[in-house]
Amino acid sequence: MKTANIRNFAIIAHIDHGKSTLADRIMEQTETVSERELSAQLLDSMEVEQAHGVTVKSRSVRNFYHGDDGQEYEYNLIDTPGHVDFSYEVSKSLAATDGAILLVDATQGVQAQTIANLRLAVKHKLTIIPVINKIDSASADIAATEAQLRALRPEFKDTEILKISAKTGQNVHQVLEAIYQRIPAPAEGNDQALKALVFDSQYDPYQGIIAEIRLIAGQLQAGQKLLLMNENSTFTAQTVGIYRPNMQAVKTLKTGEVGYLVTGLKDINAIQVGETITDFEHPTQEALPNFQPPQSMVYAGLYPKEGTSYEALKQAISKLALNDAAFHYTPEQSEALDAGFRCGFLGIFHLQIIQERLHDEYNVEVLTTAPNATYHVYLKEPDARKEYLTITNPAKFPDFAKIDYVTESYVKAVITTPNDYLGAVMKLCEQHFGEMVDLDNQQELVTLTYKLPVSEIAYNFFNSLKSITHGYATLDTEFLDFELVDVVKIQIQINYAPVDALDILVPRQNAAQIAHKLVEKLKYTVPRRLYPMPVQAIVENKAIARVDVPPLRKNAAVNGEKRSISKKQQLLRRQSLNKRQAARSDIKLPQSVFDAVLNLDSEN
Ligand SMILES: Nc1nc2c(ncn2[C@@H]2O[C@H](COP(=O)(O)OP(=O)(O)OP(=O)(O)O)[C@@H](O)[C@H]2O)c(=O)[nH]1
Repeated sequence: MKTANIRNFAIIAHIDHGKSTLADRIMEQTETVSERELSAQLLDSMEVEQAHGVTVKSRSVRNFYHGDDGQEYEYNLIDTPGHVDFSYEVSKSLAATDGAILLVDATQGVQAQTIANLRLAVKHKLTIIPVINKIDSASADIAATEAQLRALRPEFKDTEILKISAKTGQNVHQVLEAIYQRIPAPAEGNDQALKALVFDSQYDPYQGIIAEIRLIAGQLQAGQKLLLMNENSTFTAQTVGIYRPNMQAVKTLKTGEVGYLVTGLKDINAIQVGETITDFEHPTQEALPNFQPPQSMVYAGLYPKEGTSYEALKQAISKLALNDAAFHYTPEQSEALDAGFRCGFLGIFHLQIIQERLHDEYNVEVLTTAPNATYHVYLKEPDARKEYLTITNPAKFPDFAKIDYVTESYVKAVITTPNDYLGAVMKLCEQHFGEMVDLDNQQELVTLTYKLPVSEIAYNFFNSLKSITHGYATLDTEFLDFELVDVVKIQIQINYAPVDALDILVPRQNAAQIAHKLVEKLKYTVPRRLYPMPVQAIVENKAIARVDVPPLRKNAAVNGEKRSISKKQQLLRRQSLNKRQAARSDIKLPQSVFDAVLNLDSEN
């Protein structure tokens, strides 16, 4: 196919606005798949996923379209994977496209995610085709949706906005025509040195890393010796191919095309998303600008639960990290939980998704400690080599006597919400020490910009935001800077033994209140013993809250029991011996104990 006849595009939309239905219709009308195959194929891929325990889903689909102008076009429809909250995932795919179909449901109009995705597409300088969907529905309000779209982006002209039904197929032909008419073809470059962008990758136990690539220049064939420009390592291309939507090997991938490359590389860290691949013999001069992997916002410890080995967790985590460039990990050791990993996430929701994926895809059960933000700790007597310590694990927070001051990461949070919830959203941000930077009112939707400390949004902020706006708000965060904060560490001792995995860092002004709540919660979640166990919250060497976890059995030594004095003394001696032995905390802490820390915020 001539480069001039290739088009690479994505479909972006708010949830349920019809993205999958339109993708299906496009595949059907271009005869990539038959109607019958559409459903059969979905089932197939799920079976494969189950069998291999890896995500084997097509990221891009190549379709051939016969335009009304008499020419044949190659349409590479690139899936925008990932949950709506992971704009980074969408961003990766958009980097491989030249245009986007912005789909809006006529029964709902412009929604928060429509705006968020449009913003991303504009950022990537993509040509945008605005499309109003579900015009067949009785409750469709086409005129109002059109007005909203134009208010959102005055550049959209009346005639540009297409009105379709992805369900019935009405006017989908107009979309297919608009793709080659409006979206630019990739730049020519078949005679240039190979330059390919890796925009996603997956791991196959037999074939190693399979990279999803877009060729910016040059050509690529199986057997070619390749160079990873960032990693500065070489390998030989095993197979190259395209998704139709199943994997189909091809002889050559050409400039502008999108496809897959089987690398045979078994080291899961060998290729990062954003990598530039070139020919080893005839390399291109300059690598593509690297993707900035998003900064981890929150950190939490992941430890193997009973029945899961450390090795199994390590394997699973490293494979997941390959598939999710926003997920970072380093090994760590906890006194209470033994060997595990300190992991960095984009937010608490990302953490939940990782936990679920570990369970679903790798059959690994993990115990997750309460998440925390990143702190820079400046010491009174600083190390000559390091200006400050970077703390991502509260257990490593230095002794308060040594600390000069502490700074914490702040983010710019852009929240888009329907107008009705404006008051509630502002209140929520203020409760979390937010400082308003901007407020932009666009008809029924408002975009608010706040400066917020990461620790404040690390816990339940997003859930609270979703719940007060009935799921309609979106949250986009961007790292700003580190700012001075007054935080203290709450250490928890169970039966006089410190449990490092429960350490948390909190604002000094909230420390007493949080400490009390925490020990109260622990009272009911720490597994009971035969004797009462004190649970204490220690701040700067002082116990500021304490409860006793009630014993499993009645304390035989208390008054009222019909026992001789010597029997009671004997019991007391035994109990105190038990206590002393238990002080080297051998208590197996269940997830509910860590959740107690996690859920503290929800009752504020
Ligand atoms: N009436 C009508 N319903 C439609 C149309 N397009 C999609 N739908 C329905 O809308 C619902 C959501 O469609 P999907 O294609 O799954 O939407 P999506 O955007 O892919 O949703 P997510 O994958 O959850 O983000 C489904 O029940 C579709 O049948 C349309 O043109 N008309």
